[in-house]
Amino acid sequence: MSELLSDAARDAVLEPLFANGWAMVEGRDAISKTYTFANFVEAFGWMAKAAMWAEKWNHHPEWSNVYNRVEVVLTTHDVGGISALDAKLARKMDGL
Ligand SMILES: C[C@H](O)[C@H](O)[C@H]1CNC2=NC(N)=NC(=O)C2=N1
Repeated sequence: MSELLSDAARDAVLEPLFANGWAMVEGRDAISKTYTFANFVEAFGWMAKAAMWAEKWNHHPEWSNVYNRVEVVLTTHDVGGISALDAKLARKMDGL
């Protein structure tokens, strides 16, 4: 079971993500990022890879795809906010 990040842990974990294109979602305890790819196949291929990690970690993104763009929102529904799992999945997505 995940838990909300403490204030200190939160700053440490979120700062590098903010430096890498992630931002807070207005009005929610969630982070978001929009990825842009060369075309739909690249975008969907990336989603397929990310989906395997999401399933492996039982932690799933809110996301949508339009052609070559994927908009991702990460939050932990079970705890109503950002947990370490969101940061872990965000880092994985950035690395794929
Ligand atoms: C029952 C199941 O394990 C839970 O609903 C998992 C599934 N995937 C999840 N994904 C996300 N983003 N947050 C959760 O709290 C969550 N919980």
